Amino acid sequence: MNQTTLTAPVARAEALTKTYGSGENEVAALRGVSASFAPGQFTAIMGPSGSGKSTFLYCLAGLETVTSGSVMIGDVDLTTLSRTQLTVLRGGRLGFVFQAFNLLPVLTAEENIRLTARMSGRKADEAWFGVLVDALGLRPRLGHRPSQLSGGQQQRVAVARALLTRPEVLFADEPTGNLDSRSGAEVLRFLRSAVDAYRQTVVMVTHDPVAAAYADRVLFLADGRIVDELTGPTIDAVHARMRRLEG
Ligand SMILES: Nc1ncnc2c1ncn2[C@@H]1O[C@H](COP(=O)(O)OP(=O)(O)OP(=O)(O)O)[C@@H](O)[C@H]1O
Repeated sequence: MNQTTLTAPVARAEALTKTYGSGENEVAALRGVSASFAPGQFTAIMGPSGSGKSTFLYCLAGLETVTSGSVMIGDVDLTTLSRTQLTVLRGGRLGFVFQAFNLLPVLTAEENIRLTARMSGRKADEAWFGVLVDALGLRPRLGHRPSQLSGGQQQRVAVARALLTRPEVLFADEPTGNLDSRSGAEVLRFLRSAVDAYRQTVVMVTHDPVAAAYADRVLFLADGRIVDELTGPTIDAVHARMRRLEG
């Protein structure tokens, strides 16, 4: 048993279900998903298209309501919070990175990086800002707007923005999905180093076995359920499990 399994989870889903629509349009996206995320653990979520990966991530991150079950962030059950309480908790304790970067085009890289911290009313930790900007190679680009940045640079700005508030969990939805393999590897290496150096907890949805192999473990979803788990994943092992799932 490694050390992380002895500590309380940072996030936990318990018997999570999510149904979209009703009547004949009803889709059961999650059918009873339970999982724990230990501090400093990097988890990848994989599975065939439509298996519920994004729904799971969004429910865990409080960006999507659940149909039943609970989502604990520390000792707070997100499913019991009001919309306002949820917004406050997300701004302060959770970080997000999306496939499409989601930067504001009129703001510079620096303004984008500072945005979440500013909106949650926090005073940015300037030393930490400097560490992130340097580790992500963004210092020469701070005055540039997103349209003047490459995709990889934009995603690194989004990662810095998400981490500036020192979130308990960083949620990433296909963070390398729009990047070439070199830019993708830079983002993944940085996420890995944030886990190793700062014990950042990361939960990442990906289709890419190469990306999943950066994680400590991979949870595999199929048809709204966790059907498999791999610890210490290698690219080949992830490929093999996915082939099995995709039949
Ligand atoms: N807003 C929605 N309304 C109705 N059905 C939805 C909605 N969002 C997702 N679904 C359905 O829920 C199921 C799970 O979707 P989800 O996007 O979570 O899967 P996924 O594994 O992330 O898929 P992909 O790999 O294609 O992104 C799918 O059948 C999808 O069509």
